[in-house]
Amino acid sequence: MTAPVLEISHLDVEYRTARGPFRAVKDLSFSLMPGERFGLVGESGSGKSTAILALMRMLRGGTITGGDIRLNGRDLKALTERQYRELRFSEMALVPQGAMSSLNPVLVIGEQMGDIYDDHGIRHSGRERRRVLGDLLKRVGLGPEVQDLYPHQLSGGMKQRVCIAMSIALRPSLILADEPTSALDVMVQKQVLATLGSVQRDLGCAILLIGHDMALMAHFVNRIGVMYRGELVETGPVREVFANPQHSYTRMLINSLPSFDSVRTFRTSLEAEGAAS
Ligand SMILES: Nc1ncnc2c1ncn2[C@@H]1O[C@H](COP(=O)(O)OP(=O)(O)OP(=O)(O)O)[C@@H](O)[C@H]1O
Repeated sequence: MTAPVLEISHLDVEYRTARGPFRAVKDLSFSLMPGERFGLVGESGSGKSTAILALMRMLRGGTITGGDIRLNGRDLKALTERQYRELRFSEMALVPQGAMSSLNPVLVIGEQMGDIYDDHGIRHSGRERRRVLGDLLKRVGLGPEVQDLYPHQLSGGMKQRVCIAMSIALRPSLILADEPTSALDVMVQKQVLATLGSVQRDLGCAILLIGHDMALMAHFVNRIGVMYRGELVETGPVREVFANPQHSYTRMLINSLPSFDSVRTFRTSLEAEGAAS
């Protein structure tokens, strides 16, 4: 039997606040199989980003207070900082929320992408590095000249594509994507998600996508989990969750889809992609 890429069991995360500890993630459990697309959806503040940052060990002011995280069978809580640095990008990579703030404004894109290889001890000659980076950029629909540009010279969609290219540089088995398209307009959102989907298919990696847009999520994932106030209140194949939502918050999310168009587009995309089959 195939083993899961990611197994989260009973994860609890707390932030220290002036009013005492605040439990942002409560008893979260789910797993992802190789190549699977899982979406965590929920309103702002429901704990989605906290869960992803806990996985990446990038929490600011927060601590994992309980539970287990296993990546490819390995207990992540037991890893040293150094082991974690090695694992980021090579086994698990994050496409962050808002590429604007994650790219360094004073470095050209090629240098930032190249840092990933340098940090993992992978050496290339100058010419080889340009070719490797050019290939990566091509996979996300960008030209090799983007290597020589600064982030401010790129559109929002291009920056997000650069972040996707960086996430696949070392061919991880899991990509975590934190609302990767939230700052983009609708057409660009769809194109960027399509790019994320195609690189994920090429790599055969699993993907954990988080967001608050139920319709957009339904286009992309096989399974969906609904978070509400730090808890996973419902999970299942997309089609089942939409057809027969169990939790009142899930029903509210579905009912608040902006228009008939969203529902129709969602259905059409399911038919076309067999997403929930
Ligand atoms: N550094 C922090 N210190 C204290 N509380 C925090 C901190 N970061 C997040 N929180 C709180 O934890 C809860 C979960 O936040 P989180 O950002 O994980 O939610 P989210 O579902 O990802 O929301 P969004 O979609 O807005 O990113 C919120 O109540 C938030 O105010």
